Parts: sequence; C-alpha cells; structure tokens
Amino acid sequence: MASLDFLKSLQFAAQKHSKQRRKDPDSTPYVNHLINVSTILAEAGIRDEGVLMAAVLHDVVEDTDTTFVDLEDLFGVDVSSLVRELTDDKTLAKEERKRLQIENAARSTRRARFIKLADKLDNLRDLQINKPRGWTEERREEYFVWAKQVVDNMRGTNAKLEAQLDEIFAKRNLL
Ligand SMILES: Nc1nc2c(ncn2[C@@H]2O[C@H](COP(=O)(O)OP(=O)(O)O)[C@@H](OP(=O)(O)OP(=O)(O)O)[C@H]2O)c(=O)[nH]1
Ligand SMILES: [Mn+2]
Repeated sequence: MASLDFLKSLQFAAQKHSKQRRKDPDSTPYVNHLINVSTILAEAGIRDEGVLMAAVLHDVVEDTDTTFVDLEDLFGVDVSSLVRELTDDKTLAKEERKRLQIENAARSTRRARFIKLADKLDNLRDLQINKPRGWTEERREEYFVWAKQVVDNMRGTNAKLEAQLDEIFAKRNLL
C-alpha cells in the first residue's frame, strides 16, 4: 500500500520535473526515470520509506529550482539528507563531478547506496537500448566503464541490485 508521504513526494517530483524530458529518441518524460528508480528498489525488497521517497526526489535539487531547505520543510531532514548525498555539485566541471561520484560512492551511507545503484541500473538499462540524443557511441561506452567504477566502490550493499548490474557489465565484457 503506497503511503500518503510517498505519493506526495511523487506528486512534487512530477510537478518540478514536468517540463523535462529524458534524452532517449522518444523524449520520455523525466519523471519516468524517477518512477523506474523507486520501482527497482521496491522490486529489490527495499521497503524503507525514506529511501523510496529520496529515490523519487534524487534529481530534484540538481535539476530544478528546489533547495534542500524546501525538501526538509516538506519531507523532513531524513529525506533531505539522503537527497543531499545523491546531488552532484553542478558548479564543478563535469570531469570533476564524475571523479567525485566514484570517490563519494565509497563514503556514502548504505541507504544512499541503494539509490545510487538503482539510478545507475536504470540509466544503464536505458543505454543498452538507446544512444541518448547528442551522444557518440564512444561516450555511451565510457558511461558503462565509469558506472562500473562507481558501483565497484559500493559492493556488498544489495545482492539483487548488484547481480542485475553485473549482468549488464558482463555483456560489455567489463567483469
Ligand atoms: N541513460 C540515459 N541517461 C539520461 C537520459 N536522459 C537523461 N539522462 C541523464 O544523463 C546523465 C548521464 O549523462 P552524463 O553525461 O553523465 O551527464 P550530463 O548529461 O548531465 O552532463 C544521467 O544523470 P544522473 O541521473 O545525474 O546520473 P549520473 O550521471 O549520476 O549517472 C542521466 O540520468 C537517457 O535517455 N538515458
Ligand atoms: Mn538519476
């Protein structure tokens, strides 16, 4: 049974990301990615409501005008702190952000790791099917290699999620 708090987080994310689209050829609404990430977690047996809400909200500070104070006021400090762990500093250069994701994975909390793993899993599933708009084949290949480095720094977090990720890495001969 979905909780009112969870539905509120989904409603908020859907509103905030309403003008955004994914980079796939169909320009899928951005919110589909957020639904996918939370569904991946629920299917992996994760019932922690704060984790499922932070999954839905994981890109809302990075990609919209929402602040951590907004999230704390609306959803509490637990959810807000989790989203903070999942938010890249967009003032940094892209290379630096990518390097920091690998580094920060190793010191993130177990609950944030669940979401990071599910986020990578959804992005990689998509990359297996689609080349995002504006990406070269090389860039797509590099994302698999980089994502594996992030995942390798979070081993032992959730067997189901890691098995699904490893299946993808094995297909690319990265294991
Ligand atoms: N695979 C895929 N990714 C898409 C698509 N549309 C948007 N993205 C987003 O693009 C980001 C990955 O591309 P990058 O090159 O790393 O980042 P950038 O476009 O934001 O600069 C991911 O952001 P992120 O959620 O912050 O994840 P991450 O970069 O931290 O992994 C992903 O969510 C799509 O159609 N397919
Ligand atoms: Mn994401």
